[in-house]
Amino acid sequence: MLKVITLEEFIKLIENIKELQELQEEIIDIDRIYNRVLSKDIISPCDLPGFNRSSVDGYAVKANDTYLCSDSMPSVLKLLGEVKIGEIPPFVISEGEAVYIPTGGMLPSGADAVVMIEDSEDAFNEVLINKPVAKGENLVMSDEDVVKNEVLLKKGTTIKPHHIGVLAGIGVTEVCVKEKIKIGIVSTGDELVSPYSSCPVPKVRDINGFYLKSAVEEDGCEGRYYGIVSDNKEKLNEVVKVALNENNIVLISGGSSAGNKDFTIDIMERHGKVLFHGLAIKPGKPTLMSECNGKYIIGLPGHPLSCAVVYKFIVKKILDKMYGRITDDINTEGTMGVNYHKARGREEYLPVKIEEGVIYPLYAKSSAISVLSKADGFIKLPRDCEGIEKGEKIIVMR
Ligand SMILES: Nc1nc2c(c(=O)[nH]1)N[C@H]1C(S)=C(S)[C@@H](COP(=O)(O)OP(=O)(O)OC[C@H]3O[C@@H](n4cnc5c(N)ncnc54)[C@H](O)[C@@H]3O)O[C@H]1N2
Ligand code: MOO
Repeated sequence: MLKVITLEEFIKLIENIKELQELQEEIIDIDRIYNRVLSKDIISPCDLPGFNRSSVDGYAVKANDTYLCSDSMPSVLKLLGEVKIGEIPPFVISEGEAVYIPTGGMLPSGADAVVMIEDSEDAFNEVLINKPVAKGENLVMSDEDVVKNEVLLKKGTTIKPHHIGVLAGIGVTEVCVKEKIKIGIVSTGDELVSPYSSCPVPKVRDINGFYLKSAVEEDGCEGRYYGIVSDNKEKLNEVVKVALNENNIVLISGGSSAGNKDFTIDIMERHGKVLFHGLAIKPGKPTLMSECNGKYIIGLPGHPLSCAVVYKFIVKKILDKMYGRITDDINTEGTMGVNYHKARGREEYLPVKIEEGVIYPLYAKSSAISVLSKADGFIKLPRDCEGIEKGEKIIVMR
């Protein structure tokens, strides 16, 4: 019999994970930083863009010189020359003067606005301005994008392309990130064969090993696949021993429940302390976890949908905790399209499809996998809830 713990108890348990294992820090170049987790805040060493610049092609002027001008009564300004992009303009604009400026060009001193080229007429050594501009119009100010010493990115941020763009913009090319969590992945079962080999009935191709390796990589970890291990306690023990030695975490899928060939619990007992065996979630009840000198073994159910749900809603929480990651869940709210009944006792994660804001459950057994490609996300039904009615609003977790 499994001694099942609730999700709340699980969350309390992983609160201590930081003390159990401290990840090292690495300095990484920004061209290799995608998906890594920052271990220090990024403070901007400079303003951005760092100089006042024009946001249009036109004429840099003193705004006061364009006051009340119009098509019928243009302001006539003396043209001093042209600002070259990427160069400091050698002009100082005085009353009654203007210079041509391209988009992105540096505003010459004395000027405080730019007139768009469409609102002017070029007239040999002079320019006619047909429309007034206000001070600051058509300009990007020196610290408008980033202010020097601003905390731009917080420790715990997972680096995405927009963060890399910001770092490039402020010239920070090396940053401190958390060492990648290394995760060993083991698939167990006499019935399993590689997706690369033939699969005579009633063998089964290894789905979980491939799912888990890509899932951990998507979450910024290094996934190492240790292959398929038959239902042999000693062989499994050997592979887990090696994987534990080489990684921070070992994920074993299959053999998690209590059948006569379910050895994960025995292996865990050999290698450390079992933290729990059984979680009050559906699917995923036989999930188990142990700790061994600051490393973890997590046993996931063999059923592919259960394995994926446990990864997404349980293992990921552990990884986020270890990384100290700032999480920003992408959730959508929708309205239930049908009544859905559930038994009390386990928190349920139900794959759903969303059609124009209406949510429809995808009825799939834990043994399924294709449902994940059809689902838009999951809804979570609390432990004591007995279902959800058509028309009720609920959050879909992506
Ligand atoms: N008497 C009971 N039987 C079962 C219970 C129970 O409470 N009492 N729980 C069921 C639940 S719920 C789940 S989930 C599964 C968990 O089983 P295991 O983790 O022990 O997994 P296996 O028995 O090894 O495999 C289950 C199923 O999944 C297939 N499988 C396994 N690994 C993979 C893989 N890498 N890729 C694709 N498919 C895989 C395997 O062939 C089995 O069909 O136990 C229930 N039983
Ligand atoms: O717990 Mo099993 O994972 O419900 O199918």
